[in-house]
Amino acid sequence: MSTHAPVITVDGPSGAGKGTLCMLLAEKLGWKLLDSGAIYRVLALAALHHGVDLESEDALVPLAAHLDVQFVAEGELVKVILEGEDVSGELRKEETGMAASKVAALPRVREALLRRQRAFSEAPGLVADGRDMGTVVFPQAEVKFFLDASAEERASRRMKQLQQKGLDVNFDHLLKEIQERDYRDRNRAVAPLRPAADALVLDSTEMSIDQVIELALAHIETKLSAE
Ligand SMILES: Nc1ncnc2c1ncn2[C@@H]1O[C@H](COP(=O)(O)OP(=O)(O)O)[C@@H](O)[C@H]1O
Ligand SMILES: Nc1ccn([C@@H]2O[C@H](COP(=O)(O)OP(=O)(O)O)[C@@H](O)[C@H]2O)c(=O)n1
Repeated sequence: MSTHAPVITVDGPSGAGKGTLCMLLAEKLGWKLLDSGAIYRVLALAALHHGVDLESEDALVPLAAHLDVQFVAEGELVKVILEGEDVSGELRKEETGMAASKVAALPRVREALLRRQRAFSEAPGLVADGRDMGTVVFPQAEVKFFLDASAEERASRRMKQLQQKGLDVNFDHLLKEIQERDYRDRNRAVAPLRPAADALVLDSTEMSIDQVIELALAHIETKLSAE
């Protein structure tokens, strides 16, 4: 019997709705979920906690290879434990995303995290959320999406999301940070953010979450039934 498990990849820039779509798809299909961005965020936090320079590839590679992290499901939420400490709150801060995009630009750091990400692929299937899921980590994936939206719309979504968590945020500052992160992610030498050749590109700027899910489910059905 084949042990091959199908994979759905969702790549795209910050605030496009990847996490929302992936969580709903994983729930609906009963598949595993990989939030690869969380791994880069945890690595950035580990570097900050240990006083490691975010640009020092030599120091970051061993940290990435031995990253002591656990993702613990608690109802609908996932608690992230780094070296025994709950870092779930710190993880989603915009400054952590910014630090993550710095460590993520380093080729040997990405290499050191590849196996850890691929290990998430198991039966009955995996939904993988990130920047290079369809291009590098799971190039053989059965279904690939590239979810996009205008930078203004993404910043506005992120602002509402952070405000709901009681955080005080400034729209212009957030937009600038998102644009800076996008630029770094799209222009790095290794695994830059771009749609895989066989990805369905969805621009959700004018779409509701329900519309995105409906389109995604229809595409998944077409692709998986053609297998
Ligand atoms: N199509 C959409 N329309 C409006 N809001 C959305 C849409 N998709 C996602 N959101 C909201 O935008 C915020 C960011 O979405 P998220 O899934 O975290 O994005 P990403 O994982 O791509 O960074 C969340 O609060 C989410 O509820
Ligand atoms: N597969 C991935 C996932 C994230 N990342 C990096 O990690 C950062 C944080 O990713 P994230 O998915 O948690 O960020 P959001 O889209 O949630 O804002 C990104 O800006 C990328 O620089 C990456 O390089 N490759």
